[in-house]
Amino acid sequence: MKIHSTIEEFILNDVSNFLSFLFLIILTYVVQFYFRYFTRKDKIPGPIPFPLIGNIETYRPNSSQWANELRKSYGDIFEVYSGGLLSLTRQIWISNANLTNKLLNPSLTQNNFPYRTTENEGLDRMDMTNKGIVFNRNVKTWLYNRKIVSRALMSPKFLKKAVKNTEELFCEMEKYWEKIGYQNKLNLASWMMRFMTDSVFILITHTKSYALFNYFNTLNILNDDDEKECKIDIIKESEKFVNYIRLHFVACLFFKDTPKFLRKILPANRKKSKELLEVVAWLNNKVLELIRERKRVIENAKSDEELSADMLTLLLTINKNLDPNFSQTTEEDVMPMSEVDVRENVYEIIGGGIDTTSNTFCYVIYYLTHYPEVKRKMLQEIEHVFGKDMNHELTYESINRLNYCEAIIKEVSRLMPTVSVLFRVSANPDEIAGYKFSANTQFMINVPAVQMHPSHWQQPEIFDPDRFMGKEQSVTKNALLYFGGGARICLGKQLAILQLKALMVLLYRKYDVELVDMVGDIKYSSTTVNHCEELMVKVKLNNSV
Ligand code: HEM
Repeated sequence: MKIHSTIEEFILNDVSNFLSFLFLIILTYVVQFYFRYFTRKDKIPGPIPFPLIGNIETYRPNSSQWANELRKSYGDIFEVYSGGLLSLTRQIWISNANLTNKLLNPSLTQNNFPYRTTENEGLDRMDMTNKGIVFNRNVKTWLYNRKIVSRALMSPKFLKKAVKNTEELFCEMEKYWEKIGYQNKLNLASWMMRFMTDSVFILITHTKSYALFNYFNTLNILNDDDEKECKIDIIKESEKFVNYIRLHFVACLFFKDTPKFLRKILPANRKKSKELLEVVAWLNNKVLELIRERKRVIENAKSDEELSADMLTLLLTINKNLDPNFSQTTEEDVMPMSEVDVRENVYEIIGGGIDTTSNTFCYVIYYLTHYPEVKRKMLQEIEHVFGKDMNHELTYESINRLNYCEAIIKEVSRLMPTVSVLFRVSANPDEIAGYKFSANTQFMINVPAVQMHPSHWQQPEIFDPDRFMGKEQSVTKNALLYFGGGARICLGKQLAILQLKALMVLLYRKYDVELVDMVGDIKYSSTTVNHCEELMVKVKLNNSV
C-alpha cells in the first residue's frame, strides 16, 4: 500500500514537474516572442500577432477583404505575420498606388523586387523556383523565359490565330446552346471556363481539349451523331489532361504553403503529397510527348511550309526566325529553349490563361446586364466597327479599334479585379514610405484597395467606363492593377483583352443576355483569384436575327 502511494506520488510529482517545465518553456517563448516583437527595428503599424500562429486574420481565405478591414485601422501600409508554427512570415501590405513605385518598377534588370515569393522549400521540391516564369526566383532564367514567351504571345501571327480560334470555338458553343434550347438557363461561369480551356489548349499546344464538348456531354443531351463525331478514348485522355493541369497548380500551392515536416508527419498530407507528385510525373511525361511530337512535325516540315503559330511551335523554333516580328537581338535571346523549360512554360501559360479570362468575362456580363446604357453604347461601337452584318469576320485589327469595349473591361476589372493580391519580395534592404526593410521581405499589394482609393479615383464606387475614354494620362500611375504592374506584369494581357473583346462582339451582336437573378450579388469565392462560382443567364437571339 505504502509502495503504491509512493509510486503515485512520484508520478504525480513527475507530471507536475513536467507541466511546470512545459509552462516555463512556453512562458519563455512567449516573453522572448513579444520582447522581440515590441523591440523590433523599423516598426510598422499592424495588429499584434500571437506567438506561433501569427495574426488570425491571415487564416481567413478572402485576403483582400481582411486586409481592407485592417487598412481602416492601420493605414495604407501595415504589417501582419502569417504562416503559423515554425514558419512565421512578415507580410507588408500596401494599399496606395503612390507607395508602389519601387515594387512595380518596370526595369527587367535594375530591380530590387524581382521575386514573387520568398525562398520556399516546397516550391524547390516542385522544381518551380529555377524554371518557368511565375514562381521562378532565378532572375537570369526568369528573364530569358519571360522574353521568349512574351515575344511569342505578342507576335501578331499568334494574336491573329487567337482571334480565329475564338470565332471558331464560339460557333461550336452556339451549336450546343441551340441544341439545349434558348429558353433554358445556362451557367455562364461553367461554359466560359470550358470555352477558355479549349481556347488556351489549342493556342498553346496545338491539341484539342474537348472541354466544351465534355461539358455539353455532362448535361446529358448528347445524341448519337455527336458521339460518333468524336473518339471517346481521346476525349477521356484530354479530360484527364485538363484536370491534371489544374491539379498541377493545386500541387504548387500545397507544396508552397505546407511546411516539409507537416507534409511528412501527417498521414493525410503524406498521401496528398504522393498523389500530387504522381499527377506531376504523369503530366511531365504527357507534355514531353507533346513537345517531341511537335518537334517531329517541325523537323519534317518542308522549307516553304508555314508552321502553325501555336505557342509550342513558337517556343521550339525561337532560334529559327520563323516570324519576322520575332526580331532577334542578342545571342542569348535566341538560345534554344530546353524541353524542360518549354514544359514549365506551357504549364504556367495554360494555368494562367484559363480561369483569369473566363472569370473576367463573367464579371463583364454581370455589369453589362446591370447597366443598359453602357450596353447600348457598346452595341453602337460594335456596329460602328463591324456594320450590321453579324457574320462579318472578326480581325485582329478591327478588334483593336474597340476602345469602349476595352474601357468596359477596365472599369469592370477596377471594381471586380480577378486577381486581388500582387506579391513581391525584396532582393536587398530597401526603404518605402520612410520604413526600412531587410532583404527577403514579403510585400502584398491590395489590388481592390488601390483600385478604389479615393485619392486616385473620383467617385470610386461609381461604375463608369467613360473614365477610361481618351484620358488615360489622368489615371494615377499604378492605380489600375488588374494585370499587375512593373517587371512582372501579366504576360497574357494583350491576348486576354483581345479574347475578351472578341467574345463581347460575338455574343452581343447576335444575342442578348439576361441574368436569372437581377438583384443578387455576383457569386464568387475569393483567395488570390476571385473565382466566379455561378452566373445563371438566359441567352436570347436578338430580334434582328
Ligand atoms: C483577364 C485575364 C488575366 C488576368 C486578369 C491576369 C492577371 C494577372 C496578374 C494580376 C498577374 C500578376 C502580375 C504581377 O505580379 O504584377 C499575372 C501574371 C501572369 N500572367 Fe496573367 N492574367 C490574365 C490572363 C493571362 C493569360 C491569358 C496568360 C497567358 C496566356 C497569362 C500569363 C501570365 C503569366 C505567365 C504571369 C507571370 C508573369 C511573371 O511572373 O513574370 N495571364 N496575370
